[in-house]
Amino acid sequence: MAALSSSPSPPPHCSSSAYHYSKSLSSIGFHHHKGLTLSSSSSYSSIYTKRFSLQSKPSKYSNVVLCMQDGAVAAAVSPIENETPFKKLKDGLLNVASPEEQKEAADFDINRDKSNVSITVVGASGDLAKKKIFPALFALYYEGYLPQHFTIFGYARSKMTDAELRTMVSKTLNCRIDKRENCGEKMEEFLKRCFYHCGQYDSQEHFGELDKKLKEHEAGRVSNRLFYLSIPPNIFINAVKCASLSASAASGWTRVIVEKPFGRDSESSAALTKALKQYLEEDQIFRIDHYLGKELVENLSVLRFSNLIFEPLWSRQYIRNVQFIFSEDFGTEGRGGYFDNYGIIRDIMQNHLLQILALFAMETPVSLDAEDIRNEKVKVLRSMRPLKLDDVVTGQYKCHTKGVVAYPAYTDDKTVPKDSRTPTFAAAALFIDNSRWDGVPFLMKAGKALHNRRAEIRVQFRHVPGNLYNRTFGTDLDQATNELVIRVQPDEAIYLKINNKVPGLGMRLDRSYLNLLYAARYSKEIPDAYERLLLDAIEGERRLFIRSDELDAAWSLFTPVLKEIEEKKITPEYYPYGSRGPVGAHYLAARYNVRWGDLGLEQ
Ligand SMILES: NC(=O)C1=CN([C@@H]2O[C@H](COP(=O)(O)OP(=O)(O)OC[C@H]3O[C@@H](n4cnc5c(N)ncnc54)[C@H](OP(=O)(O)O)[C@@H]3O)[C@@H](O)[C@H]2O)C=CC1
Ligand SMILES: O=C1O[C@H](COP(=O)(O)O)[C@@H](O)[C@H](O)[C@H]1O
Repeated sequence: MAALSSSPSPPPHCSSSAYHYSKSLSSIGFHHHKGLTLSSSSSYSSIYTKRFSLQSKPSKYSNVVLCMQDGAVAAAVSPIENETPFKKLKDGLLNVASPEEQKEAADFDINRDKSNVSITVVGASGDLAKKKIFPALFALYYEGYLPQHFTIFGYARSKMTDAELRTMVSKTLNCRIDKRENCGEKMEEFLKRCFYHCGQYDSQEHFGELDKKLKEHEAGRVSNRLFYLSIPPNIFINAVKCASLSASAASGWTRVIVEKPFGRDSESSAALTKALKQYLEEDQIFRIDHYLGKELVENLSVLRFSNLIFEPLWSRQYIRNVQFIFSEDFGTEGRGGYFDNYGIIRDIMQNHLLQILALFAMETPVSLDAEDIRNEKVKVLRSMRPLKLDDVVTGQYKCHTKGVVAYPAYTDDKTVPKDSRTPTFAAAALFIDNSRWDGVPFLMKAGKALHNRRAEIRVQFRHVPGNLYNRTFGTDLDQATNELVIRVQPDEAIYLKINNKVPGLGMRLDRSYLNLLYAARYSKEIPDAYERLLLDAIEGERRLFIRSDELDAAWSLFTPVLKEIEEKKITPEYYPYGSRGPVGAHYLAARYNVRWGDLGLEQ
């Protein structure tokens, strides 16, 4: 019996395609599975991986591998260590797949060589495409996650040849520090699969030309098409119209990833959804919020629902407040034109921070299925009180000189009006009116041009009632409560502040950290959020994308206060570039008896 592993050459029982898949599976811990052995006498034509597929089975089996033999499923295994979801099938092999899943896997096996995925990056000449989308696609290719037949097209108005697109893309590619093997070769192979088509976003004719080119590459195979709208929002609808009418897949699926912002308020968001739905079904629309693809945000549910010690504490009974903090140590540099129309509340709070809050506060979903998770998130959002103006503080950065360096004010940006009141900083206190969270302040703080770059969740626990050690804490009991910190970036970490006795003969208490620092615990580099989300969109996994009712609920919370801020022309509090932001944020927190957790000097 030979164990399926990530050994350097294909094990005898695997065809090269099977090996290709098993190799990529090693990255999710598959090779650690002690229970899996495949008979060396069997030959497996392919290995089919489906994430979160076995809904009829215990939902913990998040990754399932179906080993195909002679067009039928020969084995199904979960890569979760120490779990054995196998049933005996034949050849000493084990199986848990339902008949439908076996059929799906068999179809997959039959169609593997007959289908093609074409990914069109609309707005390929832009900042996001260069910075994130092409590098993420390359990383997926490098790791073996893209299907055998795939083509990438850049689409934009800028005049470019295929060679010029490749040169542009090549400048942005890099291999992970731990994966430098054959990097140059892989880049070459990847770039050969990248092409460019120059066209207008509102021209059906130009999208029709793209369609012809895509068909040539698809070469008669089933065509699945993914369009990534990496363009300013005012041209989303035209681009969707033209792509859907002139370049939809003839035989396979067509999906569209839509970048934020999804509107400016409830009305414009509803209008955008309505317009998109003229051309697409809801299940073709993938509204991306890249914070949902971040490793520590993904881990939030794992932390809550797979550790007995957290979930019982996850309520108003033990939690005093929760803080969601986003800060960047640079301004809107280069994006002032976009930003001025939106501001920090729309740019960060209404989407990234609110999405994290919903995952943090939701009830246990029925399963890990996308709809079950999104149902729970919507319930939380709908239980929240619309934000009041009194519970919001806004700020805008002003110029600041530090030594010989002069940092600009927000309004120094040429694309920003000199009298702009757009907030580049905001702090807010939100409340969830349900039985779990009644009365617990959920504080948000987001800002640009602050003293550091950081995104984190801070959970401050209540005091220990009748604490025996009151006197040995010193004077500041506030500082002595437990705090759980989930640092989303940079230096991903989860740490818990606890009280500890200082070693020695006396009795003195001290704050210490139980610290899970990812870089120390895991040698693998963490994938970029866009990699996870692009892969999910290709696989049709919707869990990390925003459903239209979630979006409506999110806008309902923020729209009234955004309107009031604009109508009343509220002047933001000015803060120096590189500072900790306006002091108003502290007054707001103090009103709810909260102290921001990111004030102290800690790791
Ligand atoms: N950049 C970022 O970090 C992030 C961006 N986003 C969102 O992603 C999308 C793309 O962002 P980004 O790449 O920064 O955008 P860009 O401003 O770089 O625009 C992308 C491309 O769209 C075309 N374009 C720009 N302005 C117009 C216009 N007025 N009319 C028609 N075409 C235009 C240009 O291509 P050409 O002229 O060649 O046609 C440009 O290269 C946006 O929706 C943005 O909000 C979301 C999160 C982060
Ligand atoms: O969506 C956005 O996110 C970025 C921050 O993303 P990160 O992954 O680098 O943390 C932010 O700079 C931008 O303003 C906003 O539109």
